[in-house]
Amino acid sequence: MNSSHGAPNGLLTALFRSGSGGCSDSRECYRIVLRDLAAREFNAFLWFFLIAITAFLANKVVKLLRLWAKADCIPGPPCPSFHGHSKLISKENLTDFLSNSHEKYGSVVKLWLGPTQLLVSIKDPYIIREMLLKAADKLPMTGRAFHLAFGPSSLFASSFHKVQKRREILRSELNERLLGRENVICSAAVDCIMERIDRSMAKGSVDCRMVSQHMAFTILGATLFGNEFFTWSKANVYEELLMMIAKDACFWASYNVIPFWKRGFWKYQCLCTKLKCLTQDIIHQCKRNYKLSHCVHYKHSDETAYVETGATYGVASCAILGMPDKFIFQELKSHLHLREEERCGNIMGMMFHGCLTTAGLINNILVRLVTHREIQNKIYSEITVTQKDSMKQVEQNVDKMPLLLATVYESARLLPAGPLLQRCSLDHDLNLKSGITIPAGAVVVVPVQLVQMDDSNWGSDASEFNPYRFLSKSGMKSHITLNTSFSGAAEELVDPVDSSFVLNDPNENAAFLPFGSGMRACVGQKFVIQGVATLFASLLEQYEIKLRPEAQNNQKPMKNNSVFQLLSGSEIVFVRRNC
Ligand code: HEM
Repeated sequence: MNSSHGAPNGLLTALFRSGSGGCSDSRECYRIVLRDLAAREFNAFLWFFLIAITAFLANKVVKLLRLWAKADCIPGPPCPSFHGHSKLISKENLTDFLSNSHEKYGSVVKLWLGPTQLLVSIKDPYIIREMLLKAADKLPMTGRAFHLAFGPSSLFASSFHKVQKRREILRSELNERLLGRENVICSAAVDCIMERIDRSMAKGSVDCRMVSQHMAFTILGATLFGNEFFTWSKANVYEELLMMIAKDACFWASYNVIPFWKRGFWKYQCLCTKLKCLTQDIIHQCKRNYKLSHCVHYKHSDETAYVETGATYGVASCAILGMPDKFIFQELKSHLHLREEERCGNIMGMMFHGCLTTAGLINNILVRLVTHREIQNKIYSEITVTQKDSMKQVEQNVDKMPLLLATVYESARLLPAGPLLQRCSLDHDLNLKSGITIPAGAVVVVPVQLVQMDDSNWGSDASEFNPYRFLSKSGMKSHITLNTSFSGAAEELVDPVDSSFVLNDPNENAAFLPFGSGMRACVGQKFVIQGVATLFASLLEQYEIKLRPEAQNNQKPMKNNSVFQLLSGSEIVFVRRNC
């Protein structure tokens, strides 16, 4: 027994002795061995760390070499310096620069924005369509801008994986439920807008940009928050805050490291926090009223009655707000338990994106209508004819107003929400049918303005306002999406009293991209088109819209966007038709 237990200790001690040069004190020996072991482990850790860093860097270098090798096959202007073209291109002249590059090098062009940053621009509509179907991720900066301002969001993030589920829920909510109602936007929202117009008109005229912003805000607010929105005392402050944040959002998101040291940043964060508090306030108000109405209906235990009242505004937005609805949204329930913070982020994101883009579209329609009075008059005839046929006076059936819808589409075409659509594929190369391979890690952009105003896509009048390009006589549909000019010919065909002309689906033309396309296309497209058309049907039924008389004298012909920008801050007047 003794020898079997004592042997190993004896052996270790012997080893220590021989290893430590004959150390007599065994405690000292242990300490030396432990120190030795610690030193070895530390060395091993350092080696491991070194190997990991080397592997990481080697991986980066291999990726970079692959990027350079693959980018070599894509045509583009030679690099002027180590920094590539980034110094030459400012935000203002990027579209011009891309336009010149496409003219010289073809429909797919590469630009180096630095030694590691490759930008690929595509101008051919069919290659664009394919790319937008295959590339699912957006640039990390897109998600960062929303995250910085509104916190986590499962709708406005760069990775497709993160937004996929929520996109589908929102899409079906907007397209199936809201579009299925009698009027896409509620009459309370239209009344609220008209009241504001009348108040401003008492002072003489209306600022076109301000009124567009207010209209967009009212439509979005009513859609997301329901009737609570009209009685909410803080709506004006909310609108102001949203616009203040919009001015700076991209600037602060452009920092790679959050600029904690800048005072301006903290001011910006303060605005964002205020907006968040207000969003929570309206959500809680909606929830409270929802619970109240839910109790009343539950007492009656009449599901049919509930479904009917559920179709009124506000309750209809429950799924958007994330409130489970027992009868209507059974299938959505599993997705509705979002964290409070994320729900807030989604709502603020929708208000932000929806208000800015919809305001831009409304502003553009107003400007086009005041500068193309003949089209405004024809739309008015279209509205009155439809109203005569309609059983219900309040209902605006915009599906029977093709010229109005075509005007909305044409205004969207001529002034897209941003100059570029962007995508990136971080992990995989994008292999396109045309034989082009866009290497992983490259930023892919579509210069929307160029594509949407290109003669080869839209005919010789591509940069002119011509809603008739989206209309044709029944049976002559193919004319519209071909590369020909329609001005004049289609215009003669269109007579508002003649119901035999039809609106073509603008998305059939691959060059129609104001709402993007493919995997990350805008979820709100159908809703916005129908909602804005419904609003204009009500407005034009009540008012004639004109430029302010003094402005009319120095009115310039509308040729391109710069003229639009000139007019967009202008004063317009709404003249009541029955006066
Ligand atoms: C005139 C109004 C609008 C315009 C011009 C517009 C335009 C766009 C564009 C260009 C994109 C990017 C598409 C792409 O990269 O392919 C987008 C994305 C999006 N839009 Fe809109 N939008 C409008 C209104 C709305 C509204 C009212 C909502 C919802 C209430 C909405 C929800 C979204 C969402 C959720 C995305 C993000 C999709 C994603 O990243 O996966 N949009 N929109």
